[in-house]
Amino acid sequence: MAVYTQVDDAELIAFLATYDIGDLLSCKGIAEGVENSNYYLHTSAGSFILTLYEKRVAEADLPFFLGLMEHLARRGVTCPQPVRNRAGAPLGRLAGRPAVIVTFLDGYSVHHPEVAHCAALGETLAHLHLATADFEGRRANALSVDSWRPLFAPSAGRANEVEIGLRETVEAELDHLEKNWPRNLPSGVIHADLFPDNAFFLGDKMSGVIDFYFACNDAYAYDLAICLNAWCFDDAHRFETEKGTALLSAYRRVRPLTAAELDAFPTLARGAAIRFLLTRYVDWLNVPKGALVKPKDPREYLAKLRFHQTADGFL
Ligand SMILES: Nc1ncnc2c1ncn2[C@@H]1O[C@H](COP(=O)(O)OP(=O)(O)OP(=O)(O)O)[C@@H](O)[C@H]1O
Ligand SMILES: N[C@@H](CCO)C(=O)O
Repeated sequence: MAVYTQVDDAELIAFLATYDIGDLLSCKGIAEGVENSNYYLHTSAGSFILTLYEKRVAEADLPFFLGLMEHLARRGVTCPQPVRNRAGAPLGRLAGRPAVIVTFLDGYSVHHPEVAHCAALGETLAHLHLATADFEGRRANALSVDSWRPLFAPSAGRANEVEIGLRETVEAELDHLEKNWPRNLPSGVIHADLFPDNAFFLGDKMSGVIDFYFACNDAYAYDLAICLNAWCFDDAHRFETEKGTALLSAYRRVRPLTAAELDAFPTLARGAAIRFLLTRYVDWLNVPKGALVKPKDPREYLAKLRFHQTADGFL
């Protein structure tokens, strides 16, 4: 369960009194997620999500994330909307952390996406990219190629605790990616973490997108590569071609890929694999005392990286 920060009842009631969303009926910690502390909030006015921002979210970036969610909703991409307090501000403080209440989104995430889900995702991702073209906020990707080596270096000496040979694999891959990373691809605001748990469905239809707290300006095709890795492998971490093809075809019907994006795609897929391998690796070794969280396995992304290192024309 991702609850790093416990909220005291009296403090929560006082916090809620600064909003116009009725009285507290219940507040329960949420079992999913690894990044922030999330609570289901039920008040006499309805259902909401309360998020307390933790480790990787810089408070200065919150106006970008919250503004993006409002912008996307205006452009027809369904996502949670920040609730403003009586003073008109979307951002408050609770239990010593920046805190936001957002609207509750109906739908469920699929743990084992099928081909149809991958196609629906591709279409939604392309719409999301087009919808952000006129969003004025900007945020550099703090987890792109230049950040990977400094992220790994402090704990590189412990890599054998996760898998023998991991350190050598990561360092050789970083050498490769730093030399070959594509720099001038079509770019704009990307979600950057659109895993199955951040996509909601009602039947085969995608009903909404959540968790914009890694959104940033970067190559659109990198976002697609992140999704390919997260959606198109089976439980044994084997690539599933039909799902990959469905994802890319559906995306390309809405936003065609350029020749440069197609050429760069294998490199982007390797980068997308190492980015999640590294954050999972760091989290695996550093679970905060008392936190209710189940860290995600970095070896899943090592397997996906190895696939991309050897795959030749996999789509
Ligand atoms: N607006 C919402 N409406 C309904 N449920 C939500 C909403 N926001 C979050 N949830 C629920 O809370 C869970 C955790 O939220 P979220 O993915 O934002 O947390 P996180 O710690 O940032 O996760 P991640 O590990 O994906 O980064 C989601 O999987 C979902 O079940
Ligand atoms: N989606 C990420 C965790 C949240 O950022 C992962 O699976 O590693």
